Amino acid sequence: MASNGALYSSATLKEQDAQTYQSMSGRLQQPLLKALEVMGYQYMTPVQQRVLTELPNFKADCLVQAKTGTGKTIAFLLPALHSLLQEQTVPAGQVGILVVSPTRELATQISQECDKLTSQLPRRIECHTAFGGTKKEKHLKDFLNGQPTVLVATPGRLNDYLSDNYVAGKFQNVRAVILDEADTMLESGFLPAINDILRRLPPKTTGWQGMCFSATMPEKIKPVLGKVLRPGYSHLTTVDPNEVPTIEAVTQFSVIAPTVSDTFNYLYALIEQERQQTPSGFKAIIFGTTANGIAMLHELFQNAMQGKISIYQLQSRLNQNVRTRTTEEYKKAASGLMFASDVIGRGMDFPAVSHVIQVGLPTNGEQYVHRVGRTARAGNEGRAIIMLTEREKYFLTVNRHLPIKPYPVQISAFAAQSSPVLAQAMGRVDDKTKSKAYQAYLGFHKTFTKQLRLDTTGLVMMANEYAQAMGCLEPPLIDRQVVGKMGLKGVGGLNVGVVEKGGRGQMGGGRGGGRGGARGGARPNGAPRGLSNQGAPTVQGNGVQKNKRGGGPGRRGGRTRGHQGMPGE
Ligand SMILES: Nc1ncnc2c1ncn2[C@@H]1O[C@H](COP(=O)(O)OP(=O)(O)OP(=O)(O)O)[C@@H](O)[C@H]1O
Repeated sequence: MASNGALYSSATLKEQDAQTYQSMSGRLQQPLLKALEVMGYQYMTPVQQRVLTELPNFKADCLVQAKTGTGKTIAFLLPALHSLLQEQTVPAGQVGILVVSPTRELATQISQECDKLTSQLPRRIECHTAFGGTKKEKHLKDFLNGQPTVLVATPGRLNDYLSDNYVAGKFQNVRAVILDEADTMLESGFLPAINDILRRLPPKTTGWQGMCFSATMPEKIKPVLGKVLRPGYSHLTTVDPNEVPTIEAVTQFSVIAPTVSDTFNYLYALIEQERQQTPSGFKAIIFGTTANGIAMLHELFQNAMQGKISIYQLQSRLNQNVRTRTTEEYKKAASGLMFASDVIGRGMDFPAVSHVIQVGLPTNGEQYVHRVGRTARAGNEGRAIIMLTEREKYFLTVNRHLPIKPYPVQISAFAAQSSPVLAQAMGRVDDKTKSKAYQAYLGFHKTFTKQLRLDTTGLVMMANEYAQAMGCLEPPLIDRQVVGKMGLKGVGGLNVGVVEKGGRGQMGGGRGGGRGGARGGARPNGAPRGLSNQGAPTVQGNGVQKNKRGGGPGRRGGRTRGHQGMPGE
């Protein structure tokens, strides 16, 4: 939640027969009520009301589902903080409340909300954060020397902390363990890390409270809930199973671009169309499929929009200082285009986002729902548009429960008109950026070949079409080892070579022959530098390598890391 977050208006909540926070006087610690008043929260949102009035007690284990932007953060922080203050049994210096969040930005947001909720206490409660991309030594020193009664952490860094027995000693009195975005935390990408965390925390039999919150709760996570919640836990939901899972106040549309080549022109035309309809306060988040793809779109639109609107980007390849600064800037911005990967797909509360545009396939229906939920928060309205190609349109059929209507305006003519502007803007995008985007595109779509009804040759043809749309005269060079890791060895149409450390490319003679679609031959001016191995949505790596000319294992300057990145990062 934002420090300057969008507030539900009292009128909206009053209309819904909401209970006031004052009515909780005597049941909730007074300094917490005072803080809510200072924050301007007069009425409870429906999920807050259900948690605060229907749980058997504030220490009960619970699974809570409520739509995006309806105030779940306060709904889990309040009971946990109340119990902590009420019981006063957590020794100084020990962690009493542990919140686990999938992304760094969300962890920061939750800790800011916690600080606001504890602002009226006679004695300060420290809320610390722990997440990757920051100087571990400094944070750990603060954590060990301070009194981190509340810790909000991402799974990777938390495991890092817990793997040291001395640091793990700080968690021996934990009273509440909260999984925000619980469904994603308990899915295969994060589950091993969550299992490690639970193994290293005091066992569930010591009595800590488990709380799982999310806007989506797919069936498949039910079997693993028992790791955090004890049998008989309370299940509260404000979402009717027959109801659409997205906020009613978001009008949702789809735009179908005939082919990959049309993507950029269509996106430009769509943004301009929507921007003209929203003369003031056009604040849009454009989600793409990969971090490197987003970096390319960001550069392209910076060139194309020529200062007409502020352009931002947030993706996992940026350093954490830049990510943090951009997050704060975009929270304060009245308008602007934010190009983003899923680092901000869930939980993030940017006030007054008017539009969410998704370009390309979301990984699944849940991801679509969470991204859409970045608009129309706290009782506001918004528009969401998903842009797919003809081939990707199956997503709409698979997810026909989502209320997505065809976009009412024909944008093909405007898209065609925009082509020269886009071509010029694309000409100024760095070759290295395009090369990384191409490789990421291949890696991402490799995981969807079945749904896209493509074999590997067809996949490469599609990626080469994407490269052509980026103005590449030939498919960007991909390192032989990376091709192997992607399972594309010998597939026609790829420009396979050796990428040396520092990025100098050499043709390795490994270009797959046969059908491939794009034009052949090595680039006269050498290959793109610094290919990077980001591909599948949950995998991060760095494919910059240095091999002997001609390939083979050779001298290895930089290892190709295929490590499992955290989803959403
Ligand atoms: N009781 C309240 N009164 C007024 N505004 C509120 C209240 N509770 C929360 N809000 C506002 O609602 C917005 C959304 O809250 P929050 O970020 O907790 O939503 P969420 O349900 O966790 O969303 P997501 O599913 O996207 O994580 C915030 O901007 C916050 O300021």
